[in-house]
This record gives sequence, structure tokens and C-alpha cells, in this order.
Amino acid sequence: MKIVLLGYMSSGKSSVGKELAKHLQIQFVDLDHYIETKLQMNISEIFQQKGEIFFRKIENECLKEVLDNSEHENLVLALGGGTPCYYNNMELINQQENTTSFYLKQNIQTLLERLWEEKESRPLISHYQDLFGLEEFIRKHLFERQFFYLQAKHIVEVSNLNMTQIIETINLKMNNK
Ligand SMILES: Nc1ncnc2c1ncn2[C@@H]1O[C@H](COP(=O)(O)OP(=O)(O)O)[C@@H](O)[C@H]1O
Ligand SMILES: O=C(O)C1=C[C@@H](OP(=O)(O)O)[C@@H](O)[C@H](O)C1
Ligand SMILES: [Mg+2]
Repeated sequence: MKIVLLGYMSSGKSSVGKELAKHLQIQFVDLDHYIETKLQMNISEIFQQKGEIFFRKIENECLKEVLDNSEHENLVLALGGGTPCYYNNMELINQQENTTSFYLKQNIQTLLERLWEEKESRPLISHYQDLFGLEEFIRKHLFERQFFYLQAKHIVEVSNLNMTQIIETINLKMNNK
């Protein structure tokens, strides 16, 4: 079984993915980390030196590579926040056999607090100098992206859940289907 986690920046995809894979004792791949290893550059360097269009192309290629790799039969895959919104990435995920997807739906306030603390590592928002500007961006961006996120097979409202509860909820939803 392949489990794909998607959602907005800082919704918890990478952290939940790592814990979920540990819990299920299966392999974990973080798509951003996979790209960084492949290119020997971090995400910020890729955006700065190669641009976002290049990043989206590599992201699409790496997604296909991970999904098609027969060594990754059982896998938790954490996407980047933008992965579902480019190319036919959601179609690739939803058409993949033995694969299910979860949208980690987080509230704006938590996203804002986390992203304000961690904006330096995220090139799309690193230039924001005030909270109001960042909040306005997140609201508009999430509104645009939600269309793609809602194509996930399952939605997990993570706002009021701790890590253990998120993992429990994912397991429950997976076993009911
Ligand atoms: N369930 C959680 N409870 C508290 N903090 C969390 C939780 N999930 C993620 N975080 C924190 O939120 C930040 C963003 O998480 P991360 O996993 O990097 O999100 P994403 O991969 O979706 O961008 C990190 O600082 C992480 O420690
Ligand atoms: O939302 C996005 O477009 C991005 C999200 C990031 O991943 P996280 O969602 O893990 O921060 C990373 O892929 C890149 O900075 C672009
Ligand atoms: Mg991440």
C-alpha cells in the first residue's frame, strides 16, 4: 500500500509522514528531501538558482519516479505543498494502484503561526516582512489550491488533533475503505 500525504505548507505532511511510516513499519519518502538529494541542492537554492518552473518539472519527474519504483511497494510519501497543483500530479496519484491519499487540512491560524516561524526555509513566503501580508497570501493561496487538495481520497481535519490522534485517524480511514 502507498499512502500519499498532501496539504498546504506546514500542515504537517513531513512530520506526520515520518511518524506514520514508523508506526506502520514501512518506508518513508519526503518528496522535497528526495529532490534535494537528487539535485544536491536545498529547496531554497533550487528556487533561487533554477527558478520555480524548473522545480515544478523536477517535482513531477521525481513524483513519477517514486510512484513507479517497484522497491517502494509499501510506502508513506509526503508531498510538497504545491505538488498536487501542477502537471497531472493528482491524476497520477489517484490512478496509481494500491495507493490512497490524505489531505491534511489545517486551520489558517496554525498555518500562519508555523509559517511565520519557518518562512526562511520556504522560498514562496520567505520575503514576507509582516504577519498581515503573510496571512493575506496564505488565505488566497489556500483558496486557489484547495481545488486540488480536495481531490485526495480522504480528508483529515488535523486542526484539533495531536500527532497520535492524526495517525489513529489515518489508520481508521484506511481500514474502512
Ligand atoms: N501534529 C503536530 N503538532 C505540533 N507541531 C507539528 C505537528 N505537525 C507538524 N508540526 C510542526 O509544524 C511545522 C511544519 O511541519 P512539517 O511537517 O514540516 O509540515 P509540511 O511538511 O506540511 O510543510 C514543523 O515545525 C513541525 O514540527
Ligand atoms: O507549497 C509549495 O509550493 C511548496 C512547499 C514546500 O513543501 P512543504 O509543503 O513541505 O513546506 C516545498 O515543496 C517548496 O517550498 C514549495
Ligand atoms: Mg514538508
